[in-house]
Amino acid sequence: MSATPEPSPPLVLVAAAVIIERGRVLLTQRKAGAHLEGAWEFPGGKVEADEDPRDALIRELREEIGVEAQVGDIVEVTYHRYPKKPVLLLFYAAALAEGSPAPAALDVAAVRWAEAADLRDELFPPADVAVLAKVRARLAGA
Ligand SMILES: Nc1nc2c([nH]c(=O)n2[C@@H]2O[C@H](COP(=O)(O)OP(=O)(O)OP(=O)(O)O)[C@@H](O)[C@H]2O)c(=O)[nH]1
Repeated sequence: MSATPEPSPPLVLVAAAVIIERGRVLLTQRKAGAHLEGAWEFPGGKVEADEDPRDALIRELREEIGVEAQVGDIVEVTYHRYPKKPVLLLFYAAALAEGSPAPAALDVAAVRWAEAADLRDELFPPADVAVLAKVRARLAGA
């Protein structure tokens, strides 16, 4: 009897923000128990079905760190195959809106403003290598 092949897991669409202020970039840390727990990453999350990725990002930033944000242009698009799921990551430049509350760790382990020297690839998910190079360049030019 021939084995039925495992169905491939569906592609997960993720929107994440590159928020730079005064030469530093905003990072969040993944919670214990989550995929890639403890990794630092760019704040954001999964785009729901029928959701505009920019709206998803605004929603995730509210839910995770309590900020109001304006979402701008794409910085990087990355396809990555994690062992259990393929992801398509849309990294957008974003800014905190005037009057936005300061970032707070509402639904993440921690939140911080980081300098270029803090952006070591090994602290981030493997899918973030390309965007990290672009963010370092932006911080160097900031
Ligand atoms: N927000 C964000 N997610 C990233 C980055 N890099 C990266 O590989 N991811 C991956 O994109 C997915 C984001 O989805 P999420 O944070 O909503 O998902 P999760 O897997 O913790 O959620 P789940 O527990 O609901 O399945 C995760 O698999 C995460 O590892 C990044 O820089 N920012």
